[in-house]
Parts: sequence; structure tokens; C-alpha cells
Amino acid sequence: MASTLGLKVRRREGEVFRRRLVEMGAFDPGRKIRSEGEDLYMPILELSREAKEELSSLGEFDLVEAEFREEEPRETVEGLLGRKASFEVVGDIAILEGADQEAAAAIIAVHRNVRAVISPLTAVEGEYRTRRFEHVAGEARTTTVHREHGLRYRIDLERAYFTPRLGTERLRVASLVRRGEAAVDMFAGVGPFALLIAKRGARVVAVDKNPDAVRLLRENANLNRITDMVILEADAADLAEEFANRADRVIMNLPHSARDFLGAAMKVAKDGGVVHYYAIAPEDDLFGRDTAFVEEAASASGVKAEILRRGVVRSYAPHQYNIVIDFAVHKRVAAEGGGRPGPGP
Ligand SMILES: C[S@@+](CC[C@H](N)C(=O)[O-])C[C@H]1O[C@@H](n2cnc3c(N)ncnc32)[C@H](O)[C@@H]1O
Repeated sequence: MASTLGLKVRRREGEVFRRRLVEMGAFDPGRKIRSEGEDLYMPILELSREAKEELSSLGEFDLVEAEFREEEPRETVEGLLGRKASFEVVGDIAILEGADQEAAAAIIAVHRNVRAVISPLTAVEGEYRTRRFEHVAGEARTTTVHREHGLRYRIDLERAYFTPRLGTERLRVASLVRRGEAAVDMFAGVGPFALLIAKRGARVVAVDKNPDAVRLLRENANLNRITDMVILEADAADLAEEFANRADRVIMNLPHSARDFLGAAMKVAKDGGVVHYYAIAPEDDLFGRDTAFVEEAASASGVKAEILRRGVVRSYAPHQYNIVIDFAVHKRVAAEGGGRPGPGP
């Protein structure tokens, strides 16, 4: 076993790092992760400066030379098909770009858990962020049960939004949660942020306007034995008054139009509460435009927004990225007439 490049991380942060490394294409799939006490050693390929910066926002790590066992070579869809196929798996359904029968057969052969292959007929669209699909192979359905971070989610891909591509981001937000804190998920969908943070000890109010999403969210709360979550079918904008100054944390995962709800989120946040704001941004202005939206909304709401973190969550479309801006809402400082936002009494 020769020494190769590795990333040493704390065990409890291992999954966040592993997923991000895979997304970056920096995880070495030919080698096995090694465990030693409280640390994990991840086999990696060379990291660019940007990649190191991105990783340092996830937590502490050391770059090391380490020895890793080799993975057994696995059959892949690409290997079987002789060309690339673009797909993702949600529960036991593969979502394939294009109704390609050959690719569907290869997916079913390689991924033994896949029972249905469907292909999008539309983009994610409308207020409820849903899309329509056509059946390609296997069973003809859009309902499934997906597992993520130890929780199970009933999903209907045609009736309510869900993507597994935000799994790492959900884990990052969950890692910030303190037991007993109050959180509002304004656009909860079938619950992948809300239920995960509830499991980590947050008292959650989860809101969605889509009745099908809310029905699945209730089922998912039951499925995961989360009994104390407040689940509301409502327009998030209408709840700002009722939940004013209640939240230590607000999640705004409606990236195409979250900016329209910034005022409501700032109202719902307590003094010092943190908002996770998601947007789709062009690569030549990743954070400038949305930072300005946050600052304009803060000024209109009479609060101060302290930017805590700006990050890229995933690539969304050519030259477009799904980004996140975490900011703290300071109310007392603003009411007292300015100055630098501080922790307060
Ligand atoms: C991008 S999805 C995110 C769902 C979920 N947070 C997730 O990560 O899977 C946005 C959700 O916001 C809901 N939505 C859209 N407008 C809304 C509004 N005004 N009030 C509440 N929910 C809304 C949609 O129905 C959809 O389920």
C-alpha cells in the first residue's frame, strides 16, 4: 500500500466532507476511507485552492499523506453502456435525462434497488416547483420512499418538490442547530430540512403552500416519529405577523423567488436569529446581487443583516449556481440607532 493524498477530518463531520468531495470530483473512488479513533481519513485527488477554501467552510481538516486500501472495481452504468448517461436516484426510482431505453436497462442492471426509470417532460416549474415525467422502464410510478441522513421520506416526484442534491447542505444546516432552538422552515416541501433539524433537537414550524407537499410532510413526520412539529399549509408571507420574533433560525429554500420573502423572514427571526437564504445566481455575480437584496430588505425592515457565510451549494445550470447566504438579523442594534451589530445583552 503506497501513501497517497488524504483528508483527515473528525468522524462526526465525515459525511459532510465525503459528500462535498464527491460533488467536487475530488474523492478518490478507487480507495477506501480509513477510520482511526475519532478521525476519518478520506482518500482524495489533488485539491485546487478554491476547493480547499470551499472545504474549510465545512469544518476543520488536515491534508495528509496516508495509506488506503483499494476498492474492489464495481460495474458502472457507463461501463455497461459504453457511454455516459445522466441520471439520479431517488428512493427506488431513477430519474434519467431523456427516454433512453438502453440507458434505463443499464441503470436497472447496475443499481439493483432501482424499480422504475422515469424521465422529465418539463423543467421544475410553477409556484409549487414541480415537474412532469414520462415512464421509461420498470414500474410506472412517481412515488417512492427515499432515505437521507437516517430519515425516511415518502416522495411523489410529480406532486411535490424533492432533490437529493441538497443532502450535504441540509447536513451543514443541521450541524449548526442547537437543542431547543426555534426554527421556521418557510418553504418546507416534503420536509427534508425541517425533519432533519427537528431530529437534531430544533422546535420546528414547517410551512408549505402546496397541499400535496404538506400531506407528504405530515406522513413523513409520522414515519420518522416526529410528533412535536407544527406543520402548516399556508403562504409563508402570511405567517410573518403570527410568528414575529420567534425564530432562532429561518430556512428559505425557494431559490428563484426567496428575495420576495426576505422581509417576512426578517420579521420572523428573533434578534440575533440566523436566516439561510438560497438563490440561483449567475457565475459572473455569485453573491453581489443577492447580498444587495438582503441589505435592501434589512434597511426596509429597519434591521441590520450581518452576513455570516456565503457559499455555493451546487451548480444549477450552465453558468448558474445555487448559492446560500447565511445572515444574522440584528434588531436591537438597529432600533438603538446603528453602530456595528454586536451580541447584545
Ligand atoms: C424548492 S422547494 C423546497 C422544498 C424543501 N425545502 C426541500 O428542500 O426539498 C420550494 C417549496 O416552496 C413551496 N412554496 C412556494 N411558494 C410558497 C409560499 N408562498 N409559501 C409557502 N410555500 C411556498 C413550494 O410548494 C415548494 O414545496
